[in-house]
Amino acid sequence: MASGLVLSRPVTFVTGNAKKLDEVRAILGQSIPFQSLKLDLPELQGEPEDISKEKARLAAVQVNGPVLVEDTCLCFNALKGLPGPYIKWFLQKIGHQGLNNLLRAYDDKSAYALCVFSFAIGPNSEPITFAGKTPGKIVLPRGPTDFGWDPIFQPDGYEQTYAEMPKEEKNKISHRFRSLELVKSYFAEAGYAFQINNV
Ligand SMILES: O=c1nc[nH]c2c1ncn2[C@H]1C[C@H](O)[C@@H](COP(=O)(O)OP(=O)(O)OP(=O)(O)O)O1
Ligand SMILES: [Mg+2]
Repeated sequence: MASGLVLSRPVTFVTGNAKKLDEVRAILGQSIPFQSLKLDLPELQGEPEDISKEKARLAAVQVNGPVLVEDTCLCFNALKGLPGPYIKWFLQKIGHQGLNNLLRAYDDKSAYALCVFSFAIGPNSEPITFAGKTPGKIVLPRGPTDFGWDPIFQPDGYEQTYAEMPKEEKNKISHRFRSLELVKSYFAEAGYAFQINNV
């Protein structure tokens, strides 16, 4: 049998966000079997890739096995990529209206959603990152308000915000989908196989 990436335990996707988990389940389907663990990991400050990698390191220590994590950013071009990884706190403090107000001083309302997945085989391995990006613009909120900044992000080429789109549509073009496409290719190329070890 060809040697490949043989894991002794299933991959655990670690997140504190139930909505992310729903999307990851819908996008991955049966392609990569995984279990999930609800844990709000502490997050470093800095570049998205580094934040995501550090999350994976912490998650791998907690799980003591193979883990997937992701960190999501919403980046405004007029603000050189900010709020970026700090979007969670901006959203919590100033809301959709406040985020729109941040851009009032600029003509450029363009933005991009960025999702960086990291995979670590275990607590002592260097995590690998996979970045997916979807360009769009920041608009006044439209649509259901049950997932983060979805109501204010309108992807390029669409008249609807992420929140207004049917879920299946978002999951075909989203930052999360694009990042997971790379994760899937990696697992496929690595010849990923399970070997559940009961001994
Ligand atoms: O597709 C999305 N559409 C709209 N909003 C989104 C999306 N994906 C993440 N979000 C929100 C959640 C959080 O306010 C921030 C990212 O922060 P981020 O640290 O990655 O997420 P989190 O703390 O909720 O979960 P986790 O435990 O996986 O870190 O943007
Ligand atoms: Mg977080």
